[in-house]
Amino acid sequence: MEVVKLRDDIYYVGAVDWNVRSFHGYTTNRGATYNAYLIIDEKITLIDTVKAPFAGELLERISEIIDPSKIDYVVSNHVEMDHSGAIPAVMEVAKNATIITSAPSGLKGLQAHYGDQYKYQTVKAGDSISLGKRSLTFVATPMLHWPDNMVTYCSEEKILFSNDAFGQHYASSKHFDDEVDMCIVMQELEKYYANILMPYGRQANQALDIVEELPLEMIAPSHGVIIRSHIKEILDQYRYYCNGENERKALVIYDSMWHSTEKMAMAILEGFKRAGVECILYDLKENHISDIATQVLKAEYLVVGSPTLNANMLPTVGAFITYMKGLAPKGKKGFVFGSYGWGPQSIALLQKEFDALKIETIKEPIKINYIPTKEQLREIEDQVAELAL
Ligand SMILES: Cc1cc2nc3c(=O)[nH]c(=O)nc-3n(C[C@H](O)[C@H](O)[C@H](O)COP(=O)(O)O)c2cc1C
Repeated sequence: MEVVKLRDDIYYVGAVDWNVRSFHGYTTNRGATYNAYLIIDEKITLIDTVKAPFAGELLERISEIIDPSKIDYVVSNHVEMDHSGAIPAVMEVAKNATIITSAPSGLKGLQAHYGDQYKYQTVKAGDSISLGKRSLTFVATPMLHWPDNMVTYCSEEKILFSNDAFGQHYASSKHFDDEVDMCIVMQELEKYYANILMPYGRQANQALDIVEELPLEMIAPSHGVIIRSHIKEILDQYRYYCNGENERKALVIYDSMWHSTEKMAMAILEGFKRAGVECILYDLKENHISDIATQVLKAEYLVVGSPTLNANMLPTVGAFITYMKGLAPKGKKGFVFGSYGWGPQSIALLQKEFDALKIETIKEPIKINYIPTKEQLREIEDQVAELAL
């Protein structure tokens, strides 16, 4: 097996999940990696593990470097199973290892997943442990994106083992940012932030304040490539996301049974175009909510439409709204629309959800009884084109 070195005595020992296309419901069109890192020092230390089915790959990679039974510390930066799933397999071999985790949430989480059978050592923000020539310092990053999250900094090597922060779901045979297409890395970084970290912009900003002060030569996340040549770009991009800045862009998101709501969506799109605003149209039958979420991160305008089905909105639109309620995008403006037959309940329900999402309403809802006429479509287009955008 290929041995991937970050530095002398520091190795990548993770696993590549080439074929995963749904990661707890998030579409991973480029696969994923579960990164773990091995530090050989007086204390042999494994930083994070991998998803359980990949435990064999992890142990094989470690075995290329050292006998895994010699591991002294397993640092668990985050309890979620894509990082901790192989802890039982590692501990089965490394019987004397101590698991280092955050207090109290990391410990509680690991006990809830794996019981009390292991030796745990808890650490708090700012605590350090010595490995011999090197030391590890722990930086608490609560709610990025679970309460237990922390990142681990090695000051002697200027490496930040950042766990989910700065991650990208991107399977590659290469392991460093300067060996792959950075456009892809940035796209996947954005999708990851949008779908996993969007609700936690405030906490991400606080964490960035700390991370930006650290002398850094490498950011080694738990997903995707290791950043060594684009550190400033990645940090700046994260700052941009956490500040919730919007671009002059509109998303028209809808579903439609018999195309009436779709015709309205097209007219709205034309209106935005005439107003000089970039606009993207998403039929929820054809587009995954995790892909739309990536665009929601930076779009100023959200416009959502649904016809009425049995006094409700279409389930696809309901699912999108539910997802948005969790991600809680900030500072958005927009309006709702849809076609109906005898009672426009979907539109009233959508407006209620927009209010709950604190999306600033810039226009009264647009409702059309059954099929919109050419004149009605022209009027919708004109109304949108004339909005003060
Ligand atoms: C199964 C079904 C249930 C419907 N339920 C309602 C309803 O409860 N209230 C209503 O006003 N219209 C209802 N409609 C009518 C649609 O809302 C109407 O046909 C609308 O124009 C469809 O828009 P679309 O072409 O965008 O799908 C229903 C239509 C279908 C097919």
